[in-house]
Amino acid sequence: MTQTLTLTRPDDWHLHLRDGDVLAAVLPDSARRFARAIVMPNLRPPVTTLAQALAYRESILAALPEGLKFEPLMTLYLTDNSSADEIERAKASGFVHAVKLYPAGATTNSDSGVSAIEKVYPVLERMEKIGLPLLLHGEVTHADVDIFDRERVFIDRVLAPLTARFAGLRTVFEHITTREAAQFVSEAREGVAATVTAHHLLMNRNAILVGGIRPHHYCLPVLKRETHRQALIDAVCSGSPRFFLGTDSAPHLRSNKETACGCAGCYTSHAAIELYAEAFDAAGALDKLEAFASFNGPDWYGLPRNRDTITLVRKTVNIPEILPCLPGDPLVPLRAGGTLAWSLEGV
Ligand SMILES: NC(=O)N[C@@H](CC(=O)O)C(=O)O
Ligand SMILES: [Zn+2]
Ligand SMILES: [Zn+2]
Repeated sequence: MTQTLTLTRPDDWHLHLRDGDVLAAVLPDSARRFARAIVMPNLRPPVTTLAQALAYRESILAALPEGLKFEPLMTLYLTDNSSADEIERAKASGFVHAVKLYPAGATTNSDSGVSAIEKVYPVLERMEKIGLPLLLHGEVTHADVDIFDRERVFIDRVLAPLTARFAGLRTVFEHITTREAAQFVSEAREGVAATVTAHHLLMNRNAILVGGIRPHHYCLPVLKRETHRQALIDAVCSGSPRFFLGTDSAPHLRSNKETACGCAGCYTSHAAIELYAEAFDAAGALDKLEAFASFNGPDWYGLPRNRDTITLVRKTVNIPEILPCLPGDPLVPLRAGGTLAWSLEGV
């Protein structure tokens, strides 16, 4: 049995860092594991301009403790009113690596998202031309579509037509959760990829509902049934370069999770690469982890692979019940009070 695993340092291609006190609380967890991350722009207010993205980048770098290195790769939040020229300026800055499309109302802080895809066609055309990737929260929001079907319906109604219409637009289907999504990406045209979270590789929807309701397992897209989890495992272990690591670690204060109407999002940055190792190990595919975590993402984004390494050791470690954040209002990490099968050397 493999006891230690040395990997090229990984990157996180889908991360929520928030701002203010939450940013300061969560950033070290990511920076200890990952060299870089694609930072999601769904702040309040959303990051819609180059100036906002640069200011946000500065605040992330300012929140980084001494001795830790980390490169935030910034994104812009697409709205019905986004300007193609602003997006071109953002790409030219070298600091903005993608544009994120949230269907309006689909998820946390998506109220300013896109209300109808046609509204952003001019911007998508420009992105296609200049080679700036589009990142998608892939769920429809129509009230008549069951929450467990929202990703699958998004493929038929939005993603398939979009990737056909903009045949050169580089597109990431973020945090995929279904067999249909894995299959779509595997068979899609060149330039279409997907991120997969650790929690969607490790849990199915029973984890939200069996034996009591578990708000810390509630995220969007919501966990699906076991056959879908298995399809995601098959996809990431297939060796296809189209699938790469994106934690979608999405911190919310405990008071906003443990309440009558709790926020969507799982906090996983405290143990991100360890959790992925567990998922790949359980599938007998530890040898596929490095490409998924450390090669496929930078290759797809056209960035250099990292040169340093991290080492994981097979050793049971405890996960704290809470991570301090605001006075009296901590974060509750995934698997709080439980254990991890792999630990990161030097942390
Ligand atoms: N994944 C989630 O459940 N929540 C994310 C938003 C998102 O990525 O959809 C968040 O910002 O909290
Ligand atoms: Zn999302
Ligand atoms: Zn997300």
